[in-house]
Amino acid sequence: MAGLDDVFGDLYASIDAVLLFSPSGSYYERFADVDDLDVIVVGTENPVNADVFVELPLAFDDIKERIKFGLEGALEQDLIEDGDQLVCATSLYGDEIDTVSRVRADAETHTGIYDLFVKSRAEPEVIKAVLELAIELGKKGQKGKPVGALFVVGDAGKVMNKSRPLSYNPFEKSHVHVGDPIVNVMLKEFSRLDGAFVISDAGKIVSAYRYLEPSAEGVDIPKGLGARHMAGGAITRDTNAITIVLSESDGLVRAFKAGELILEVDPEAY
Ligand SMILES: Nc1ncnc2c1ncn2[C@@H]1O[C@H](COP(=O)(O)OP(=O)(O)OP(=O)(O)O)[C@@H](O)[C@H]1O
Ligand SMILES: [Mn+2]
Repeated sequence: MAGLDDVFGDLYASIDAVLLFSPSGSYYERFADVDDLDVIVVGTENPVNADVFVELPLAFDDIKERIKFGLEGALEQDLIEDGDQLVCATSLYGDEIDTVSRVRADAETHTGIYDLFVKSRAEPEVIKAVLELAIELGKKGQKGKPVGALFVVGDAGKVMNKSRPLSYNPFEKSHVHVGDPIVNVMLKEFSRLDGAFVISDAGKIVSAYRYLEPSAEGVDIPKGLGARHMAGGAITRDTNAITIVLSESDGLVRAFKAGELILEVDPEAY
C-alpha cells in the first residue's frame, strides 16, 4: 500500500531550498535538524532571527504575489539562482503555515519589482497602489481608448522644484491619497491631461499637470521611447522619486529609479 509520501513526495523531492514565509519560532526550529537543506525565511519581519532572511515590503494577502516577492528578493540577494527548485511554505487560512507550493526560480520572471518596492523612499503601499492604478489604466484605457500617464512617486518637494505647472492644479488644497477608490477614479479621469502627477512619500496627490524639467544629460532610456519616458527616467536621477509610466503608444507600464529603467510589465499579463 502506498503512503502519502508516495503521493505528495514529489512536492519536496530534490529541492534546492525551502522558503518559510513568516514561520513561528517552533516551526522554524523544526528545520534545524534537516540535513543538507537551505532554509530561507521570508517576511515583513524576522522575529526568529534567521541568518538567511528576505524582507517583504508588504505582507501581501495574495499568496502568489507574496511568493513572487519572496522569490525576487531571494534572487536579488543571490540566495537562490535561476533554475532552482524551491518549496515555499506559507499560511493561507490562518497564522500557521498550512500551504506548500513547489516553484522554480526563473530569472526571466525576475522583473525588478522587488527593488522598486524595497529600496525606494515612498511607502511600499503607495508604490503598490500607483502600480496597480497604472496597470488597470493600461488594461482598460480611458473610455476604451489607450491612454498614457506619468506618476512621480516620492520626494515630492524636490520634484515640485524641478517642474512647473502646465495649468491649474486640480489637487491644490485637497488632501486626497492614491489608493482611495474615488481618488483613483479622479486620477484616471485626469490622465487625459498633459504632464505628470506628483505624489508624496505617503501617497498624497500633490499635483496633476506638472511639466518635468530634469536635466536629461546622460540618462539612457530605451530607443523609441519619447519625451514622457525621458522626463520620467531623468527625474529619478535628479531626485529620490521613482516613476511609473504608462505608455500610450505601446501600452506597457515601466518604472524608473535612479535614472534607470528597472521594471517593464505588460498590463494584460500582470
Ligand atoms: N517633460 C515632461 N513632463 C511631463 N509630461 C511630459 C513631459 N514630456 C512629455 N510629457 C507628456 O507625455 C505625453 C506624450 O509625449 P511623447 O509622445 O513624447 O512621450 P512618449 O515617451 O512617446 O510616451 P507615449 O509612449 O505615451 O507616447 C505628452 O503629451 C505630455 O503629456
Ligand atoms: Mn509618444
